[in-house]
Amino acid sequence: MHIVVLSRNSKLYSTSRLVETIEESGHEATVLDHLKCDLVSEKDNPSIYYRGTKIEGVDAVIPRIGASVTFYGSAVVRQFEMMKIFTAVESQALVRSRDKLRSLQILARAGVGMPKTVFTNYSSEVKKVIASVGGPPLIVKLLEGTQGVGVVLAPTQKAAESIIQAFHSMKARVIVQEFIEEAKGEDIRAFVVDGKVVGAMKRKGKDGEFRSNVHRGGSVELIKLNKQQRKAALVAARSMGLSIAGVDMLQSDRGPLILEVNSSPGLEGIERATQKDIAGQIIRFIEKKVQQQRDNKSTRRKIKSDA
Ligand SMILES: Nc1ncnc2c1ncn2[C@@H]1O[C@H](COP(=O)(O)OP(=O)(O)OP(=O)(O)O)[C@@H](O)[C@H]1O
Ligand SMILES: [Mg+2]
Ligand SMILES: [Mg+2]
Repeated sequence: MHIVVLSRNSKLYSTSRLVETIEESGHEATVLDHLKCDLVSEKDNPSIYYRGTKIEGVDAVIPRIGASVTFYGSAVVRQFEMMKIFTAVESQALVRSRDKLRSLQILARAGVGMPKTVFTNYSSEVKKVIASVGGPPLIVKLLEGTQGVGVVLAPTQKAAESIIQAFHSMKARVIVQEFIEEAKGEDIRAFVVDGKVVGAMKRKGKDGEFRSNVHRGGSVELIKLNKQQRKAALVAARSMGLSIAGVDMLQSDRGPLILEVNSSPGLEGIERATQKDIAGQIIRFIEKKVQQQRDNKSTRRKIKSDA
């Protein structure tokens, strides 16, 4: 098989681990920078050119699309779909996962637990919004934030009002969320591949920090999920349409609460914490799907020739 990893940088841990694993599994690997792809649309013949050369003979694609280039990255993934090439993350699911509000709406419908969250544009009713998530302390989150930047804890009523008003006056879109104090600055990342949790870790913020993001100085440790946590992770990934996902949750007194579902989850933290070959699980999943696609095709061809 020839597997393309869409990534802006082949030196990144996740990208190089995937390439190494693809090659160890006896396949061919190519890293393509999605921003250097030209997408050609014409009747019955969608194609992609990479720095002027037509891309051919690809069996599967693993998208590793950064949050800042979702628009272009998802267009490249969609073009591969148009060319009937299997992609480990569907373009639709990728776009869906990048919108925190849309994700929460989908997860709520799927019956997944989450911190109570309000989205508002209407700044004159700030007091009511604050009351509706149970009053302070509460969390205000930029819809487009990542790596913990734009996640603010408002400890008091006054702080909450002025933070929400400040964001609104900047025309920034925010959600207001119940603060899960009992999580104590820890969150859980469950790594899902093909309907199974293949690894899980606990991330802990550094002292005095409520955000557990590794980019904010947090640390990681291996954990075993309980039944409820495992179920929440699987339902969350499935309802978002993701076969590969990093599901983030907080453990609360009323069970696990999903924060977000990541469609390009990093491999470094989870492989370090679990000492497991997660990249290998991803490649096994792709092998299975590409084989299924081939079997379906040959069955269709046989039915046609028999008819
Ligand atoms: N409602 C909440 N209650 C308590 N802690 C929270 C809450 N929301 C977020 N946090 C903490 O802040 C961290 C960052 O929040 P979140 O994951 O929503 O933001 P992000 O910027 O999208 O981060 P990421 O880089 O993971 O995408 C979480 O990992 C968690 O530790
Ligand atoms: Mg995020
Ligand atoms: Mg997060």
